[in-house]
Amino acid sequence: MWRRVASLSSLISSKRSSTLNQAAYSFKFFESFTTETPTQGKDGRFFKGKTPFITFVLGGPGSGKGTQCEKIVENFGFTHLSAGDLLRREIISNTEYGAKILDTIKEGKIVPSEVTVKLIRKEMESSDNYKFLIDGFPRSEENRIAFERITEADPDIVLFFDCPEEEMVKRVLNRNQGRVDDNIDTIRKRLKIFESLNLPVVNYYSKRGKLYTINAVGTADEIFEQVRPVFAAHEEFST
Ligand SMILES: Nc1ncnc2c1ncn2[C@@H]1O[C@H](COP(=O)(O)OP(=O)(O)O)[C@@H](O)[C@H]1O
Ligand SMILES: O=c1ccn([C@@H]2O[C@H](COP(=O)(O)OP(=O)(O)O)[C@@H](O)[C@H]2O)c(=O)[nH]1
Ligand SMILES: [Mg+2]
Repeated sequence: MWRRVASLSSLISSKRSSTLNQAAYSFKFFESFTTETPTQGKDGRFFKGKTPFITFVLGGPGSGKGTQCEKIVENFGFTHLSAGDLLRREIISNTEYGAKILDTIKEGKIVPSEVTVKLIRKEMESSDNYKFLIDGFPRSEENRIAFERITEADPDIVLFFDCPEEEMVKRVLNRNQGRVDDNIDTIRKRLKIFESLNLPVVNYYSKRGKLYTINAVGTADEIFEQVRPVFAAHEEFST
């Protein structure tokens, strides 16, 4: 039986499992990324004269993050940066660290923060937009802290797609995109990591009043009707 994680409040606030050791999971390859340069964060230059508007999109595997991001892009003109897609692009580009990213994704573990943050930052820097959906990141407190340190930016909104495990499993196993991690073994590992490492991030933003929890059960259109008001409240986003 799959446990339901829809009622997450107790889990979110207290869960700190030994899997947290995974946060220390790291390898040297990220050193081959460009060395850190100071960024200007919210001062304007880094984001082409506009204060960036950053939305983190969180939720378990298969909760519908990517699907809803597409709708947010269509309706509110955001640029969608899927951390998973950026990492998969590194694998395809066959760089020396691509193989290590592939192993990490197959294991359902989390790629070292510096790697992911630098990929995200690079996309933000080269974008003409100032409205970003950062999908599937941060996946751990370590990710979150690295993002703050490297970009000097903070999210304005955090969306959390709250979905029962059995529904997430069903969706992932039917995803049919040829992903190496869409199998029952990896999904089980990913759900554990989700609970132990992702949920503390959700809890952090909940405490800071930035979290919008969306019930991720229903049709994609029904779910979007919960998402829409979050952005519609910001008049500047109407396209
Ligand atoms: N509300 C929904 N109901 C049923 N299936 C959905 C829904 N939203 C997304 N899906 C499907 O579930 C799978 C996972 O969705 P996806 O957007 O990739 O989730 P995530 O990015 O959170 O892993 C995809 O095959 C997608 O088409
Ligand atoms: O910030 C991130 C985002 C993704 N991943 C890795 O990429 C996989 C797939 O992530 P994605 O967001 O594409 O999966 P989804 O939740 O959409 O199924 C994760 O399990 C991790 O192994 C990661 O390490 N850091
Ligand atoms: Mg996704």
